[in-house]
Amino acid sequence: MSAIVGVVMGSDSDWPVMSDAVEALAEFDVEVEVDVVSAHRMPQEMIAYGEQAAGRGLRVIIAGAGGAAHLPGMLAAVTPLPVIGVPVPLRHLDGMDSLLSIVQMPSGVPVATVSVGGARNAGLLAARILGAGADDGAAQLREKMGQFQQGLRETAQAKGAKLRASRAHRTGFGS
Ligand SMILES: Nc1c(C(=O)O)ncn1[C@@H]1O[C@H](COP(=O)(O)O)[C@@H](O)[C@H]1O
Repeated sequence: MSAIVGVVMGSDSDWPVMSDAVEALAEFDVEVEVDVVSAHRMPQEMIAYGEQAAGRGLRVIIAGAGGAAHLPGMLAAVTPLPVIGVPVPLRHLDGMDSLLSIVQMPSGVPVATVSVGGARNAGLLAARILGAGADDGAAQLREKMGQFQQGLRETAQAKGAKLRASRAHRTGFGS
C-alpha cells in the first residue's frame, strides 16, 4: 500500500520529536512516508512536495519544524490537503518561536497546530481526519479510534482508583 500521510520536517534533528507522529499512525495501521523538506533551505523542492502531495495519493500532511517554522504554512499554501503543524522546541525560546510561527496563519491558509512537541497528537489527529471519510477504511479507523479512546478512559479511571486508594490508607492528623 502507498503512503497516505506525509510526515515531513525541516531537519533530521526534528526526528526525535516527529517520530511520535509516525508511531501513533503505526498504531492505526496508517501508511506514512517520512522526509526532510525545508522551506528555507530547499524552497523549490518544498514547493514541489506540496504541489505533488495530493496527486501522489497523500491525504494529510504533518509538518514539523523548529525556530522560524515556515514549513507547515508554506506547504498549506501550495496543497489543498489538510496540514497539521508541529512546533519543535529548540535550545532557545522553548518552542514558543515555532509555535507562534506555525499557529499565526493568515486567514485562508489554515494549519491545524498541535502543542509544542505534540507530534503524537498530530498523528492521532491525522488518523481522525482519515477516519472522517465515508468509505469502509474510514469506518474501520473510527472503530479503532473508539477502542483507543476506551483505553484512555480505563487508564484515567485506574489513576483515579489508585489515588483514592492511597488517600483511604492515610490515618491520623492531616489525613
Ligand atoms: N524551521 C525550519 C525550516 C523551515 O521552516 O523551512 N527548515 C529548517 N527549519 C528548522 O531549523 C531547525 C534547525 O535545523 P538543523 O538542526 O538542521 O540546524 C530545525 O528544527 C528545523 O526544523
